[in-house]
Amino acid sequence: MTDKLIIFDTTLRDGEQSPGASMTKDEKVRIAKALERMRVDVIEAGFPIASTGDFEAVQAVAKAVKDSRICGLSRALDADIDRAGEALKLANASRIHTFIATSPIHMKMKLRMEPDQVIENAVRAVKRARQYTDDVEFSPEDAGRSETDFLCRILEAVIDAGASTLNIPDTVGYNLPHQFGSLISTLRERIPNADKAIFSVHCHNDLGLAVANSLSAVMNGARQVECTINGLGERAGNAALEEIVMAVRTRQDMFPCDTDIDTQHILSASRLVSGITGFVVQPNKAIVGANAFAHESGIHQDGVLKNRETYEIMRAEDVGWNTNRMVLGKHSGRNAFRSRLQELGIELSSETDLNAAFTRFKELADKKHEVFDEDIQALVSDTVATADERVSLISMKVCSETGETPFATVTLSVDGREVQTQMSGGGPVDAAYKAIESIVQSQTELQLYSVNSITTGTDAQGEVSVRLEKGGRIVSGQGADTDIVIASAKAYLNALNKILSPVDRAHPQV
Ligand SMILES: CC(=O)SCCNC(=O)CCNC(=O)[C@H](O)C(C)(C)COP(=O)(O)OP(=O)(O)OC[C@H]1O[C@@H](n2cnc3c(N)ncnc32)[C@H](O)[C@@H]1OP(=O)(O)O
Ligand SMILES: CC(C)C(=O)C(=O)O
Repeated sequence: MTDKLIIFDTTLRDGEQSPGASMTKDEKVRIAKALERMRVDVIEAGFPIASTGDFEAVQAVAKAVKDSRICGLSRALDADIDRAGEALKLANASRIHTFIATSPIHMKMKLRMEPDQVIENAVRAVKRARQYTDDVEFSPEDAGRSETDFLCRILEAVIDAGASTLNIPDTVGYNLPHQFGSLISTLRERIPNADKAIFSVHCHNDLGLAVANSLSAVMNGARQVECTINGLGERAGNAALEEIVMAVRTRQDMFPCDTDIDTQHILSASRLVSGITGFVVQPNKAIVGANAFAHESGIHQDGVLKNRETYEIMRAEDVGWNTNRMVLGKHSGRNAFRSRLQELGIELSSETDLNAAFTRFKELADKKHEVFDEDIQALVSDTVATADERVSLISMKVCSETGETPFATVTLSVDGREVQTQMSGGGPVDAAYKAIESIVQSQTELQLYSVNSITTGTDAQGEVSVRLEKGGRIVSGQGADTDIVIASAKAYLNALNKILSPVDRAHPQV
């Protein structure tokens, strides 16, 4: 039978200890409701003695949330415990979490207490907390740097005093996974009354090992993990809830337990916390980062199109994404490009057209970070339009300098013949148009010229539309490029090729 792994979220307490992440009472309630919706078992809502604001926030969360247990933190001091008990009065289910440091350096340098005094304070605190609730958690702070014999003594004593959860913190993120896992199994073996309590872990990420250490602890018998949304927390943060939950869920072959978390709410909770704290989620963050389910390279895209499991170990939909994402960029291949065209409802009549569009796509991708759907639509219409062209752009050099007249050097292919000329103009586009006209001599009139940015950012493609008139016949042309002058030349040539289409082919001016 699969054991239950309790998820204890401390975003509102340890997460809030991240410099710059403090939250208002209302914000805490919104996050707590999101955690409740996700079916988090225990929500540590704050440290009530810390301030009136924190006391009121714990009270408000206790009042608003009905399905998760609400917990308040306290030092091993009567005043802290009384304040926590008071703040939790309205909770449907409450827990008091009391702690005291047990590592030699913390006891001597910070608390200035003898080890026996620390045990005495811990026992007194647990007993006092039991006057408010049956559910008392005890943490030997800095357990990761504490002596195992001493941990066994204090933990045995607090179980006898009434603690039902023993939380083993790696407060400064010092442990390695095998070491932390073995600490948990040693404590479970050596503490005579260990079976009366649930072992929990609370790992910090100073060496980037918070999740690995927590999972190692779970493999060694821990049945509660303390974690935060997006891994928020003091210094480098805590173990990320989304990573713990999805690691255990995805690797059920390795874990004898699972959580009750409704994983489909993970992404929205992550976004809520990020929005409220202003802590942006890095794109390559596991599970909730923008790239967590995105594929850009052709070989991966080809594999995923054939079978998602080739490169995906989880389903994006299971953690709240709409779907996975194919990003078209310089590493993409033909298969992904063809599939995106199909999704966009674009049909190219031949493999030659597809290859031409793909070549243009690669050229564009070399200039842009990401090629958007609108970019593809523009470049495909360009490809289709240029399939039957007589005049095409080979190269163009434009010189535009303050105080100088701009000029353009344009090289065109005209019926397969290469022709080059240079002209000056009122601006770079005007110079380019004059150079093209001096080669083509179309004697058309430019009736309209307009520029649009197709996508966002300074590397966006610009789309240019022109309308030309000759002898009562009006044609339009479009061109797209990240360089607006080149887009203009393409649009002009696109319209000129229409003017030179069969109707006029008998009288080309070239
Ligand atoms: C590992 C963790 O994350 S623990 C949680 C950390 N979170 C916080 O500290 C946030 C909230 N904290 C606060 O608002 C304040 O620190 C308060 C209200 C708790 C205490 O404020 P102050 O009374 O001004 O004390 P201050 O913070 O300067 O020092 C902490 C005192 O608590 C003592 N202390 C620390 N931990 C404990 C403990 N678990 N049990 C008993 N005493 C403790 C320290 O030895 C020190 O005592 P001293 O003043 O006699 O030297
Ligand atoms: C209060 C304890 C659990 C803590 O936050 C820590 O040790 O990091």
